[in-house]
Amino acid sequence: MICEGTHFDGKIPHTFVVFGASGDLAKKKIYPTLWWLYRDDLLPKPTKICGYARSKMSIEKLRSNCDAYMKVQPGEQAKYDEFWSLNSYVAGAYDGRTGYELLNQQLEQMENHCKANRIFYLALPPSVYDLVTLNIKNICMSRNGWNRVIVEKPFGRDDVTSKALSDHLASLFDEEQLYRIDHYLGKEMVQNLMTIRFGNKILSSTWNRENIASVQITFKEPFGTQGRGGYFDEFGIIRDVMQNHLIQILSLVAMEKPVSCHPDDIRDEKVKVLKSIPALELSDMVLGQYVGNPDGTTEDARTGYLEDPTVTSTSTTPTFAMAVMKINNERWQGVPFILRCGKALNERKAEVRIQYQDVPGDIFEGNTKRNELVIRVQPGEALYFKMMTKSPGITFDIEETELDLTYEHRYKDSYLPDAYERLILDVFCGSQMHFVRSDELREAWRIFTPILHKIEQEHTKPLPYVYGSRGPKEADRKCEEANFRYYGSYKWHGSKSSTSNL
Ligand SMILES: NC(=O)C1=CN([C@@H]2O[C@H](COP(=O)(O)OP(=O)(O)OC[C@H]3O[C@@H](n4cnc5c(N)ncnc54)[C@H](OP(=O)(O)O)[C@@H]3O)[C@@H](O)[C@H]2O)C=CC1
Ligand SMILES: O=C1O[C@H](COP(=O)(O)O)[C@@H](O)[C@H](O)[C@H]1O
Repeated sequence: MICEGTHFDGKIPHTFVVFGASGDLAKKKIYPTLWWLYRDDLLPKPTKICGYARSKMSIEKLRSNCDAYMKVQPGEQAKYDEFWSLNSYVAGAYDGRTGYELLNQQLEQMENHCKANRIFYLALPPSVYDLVTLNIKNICMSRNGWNRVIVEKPFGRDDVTSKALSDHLASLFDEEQLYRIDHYLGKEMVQNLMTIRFGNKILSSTWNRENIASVQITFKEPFGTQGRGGYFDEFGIIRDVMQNHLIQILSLVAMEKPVSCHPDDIRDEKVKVLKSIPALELSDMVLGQYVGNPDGTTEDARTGYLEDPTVTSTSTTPTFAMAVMKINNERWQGVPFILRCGKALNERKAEVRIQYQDVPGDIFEGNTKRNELVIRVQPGEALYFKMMTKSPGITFDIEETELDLTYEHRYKDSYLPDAYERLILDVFCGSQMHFVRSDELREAWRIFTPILHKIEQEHTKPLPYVYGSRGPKEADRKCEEANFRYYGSYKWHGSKSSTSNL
């Protein structure tokens, strides 16, 4: 959805409230995003920002916390000062009414006691969501403008806790006021999935079980918990990445064509495809946990997950997971969807691989390799299609090559905004297209809750893999069983920069 100035409500002031303003997410993502939007004149005018957290802090202190992440360029200093002049901060508790009453007074004062629209961003631990949202509703809502609430994951730990959160939010707000962020939905290539699929006849007509052998959706990170695994240990990689980011990508890859680009038409189709996926079983999965690499060049690389002092030494929390999902509908019956994600692996990468079936009746002495469409989300956005060609020259040999759309070459001068920039702007515009609806969430938890409970109750031991490797070998075997072929023969001759890992 293109965000046009006309989407904003005339000259009505907007107030953006950051709950958890003293925290990590606020300083690393939310304030920088607001600054970049302000710098690029994308925020409606006037917009003011108010932070709220327990710590007593001046604006100068808040600013100095954020400075390192704001990427202020030479020549932008005056505008940067102007940005901070729009900010204020209120210190208060998350329980009790007093802090919220002070906050509301501050907001009214910032809005000159006039009509204003308010956005509330919960950059907070989930343990205080209930209290904070209740107090927003009772004390801090704009009485004559609109109100929108942005919620960060985790949206619960399983189906029951997620439903409790959804029910609580639904008792306070309309679904149209709720913006559940999955920041992967703000990434360029994830947003491009619908265009790739539904804007290209050649792809839309082959996007089915008659042509596609398997689909692989991968997320890899090259670092471990870096001594801060305490939070991760409570959740594990399935909740951290697979149940949200990867399942969102899967639903965009697999859903039927929506009736229109209206957010609810799209989200209806996402829900429908999720409903066709049976709950996962242990036999569908490979779980892993990294161990230190004695030859690692950094402390993090030499430290295994269980050696992280913030992690229980007997933890069975997976840091790697692979799941083979089935979609039982007419388009996809029998096509495995392989989801893989892990920490402390060999590279940073997020991508989708659509692997086509073998060419039937091969006349090239078994040298034909499968076509593969790769949609690289990061690093270095790209879309490439691996195909066979005759080797050039006096020969009739065949070889693998690619049709290559590398963004840094084709769209040299384009600015690709950060995921949060797009998503926060969407909230101002009132577009929920790239936000998670409560029924999507319910279906995602239905698929993952039984397996998560089983793993936790039975303390299923994950397979060890070495920090910096590609993960447990069993995962490759499972991919092969799930009809994904790796030949190891493909050579990429493009520039190094587009494939760099970091
Ligand atoms: N536009 C561009 O910038 C383009 C860049 N390239 C680059 O060229 C390189 C090669 O291309 P790619 O498509 O990856 O082709 P390959 O067919 O060589 O590799 C596919 C993927 O298979 C996985 N793999 C590696 N070893 C094994 C194994 N032993 N068993 C099973 N799977 C294995 C790897 O991913 P994993 O470890 O995740 O399993 C690898 O990325 C990449 O770096 C790619 O980014 C290629 C084309 C265009
Ligand atoms: O949500 C999460 O995502 C990040 C990875 O995000 P990216 O945009 O850098 O790919 C991951 O590190 C984190 O564990 C997870 O909670």
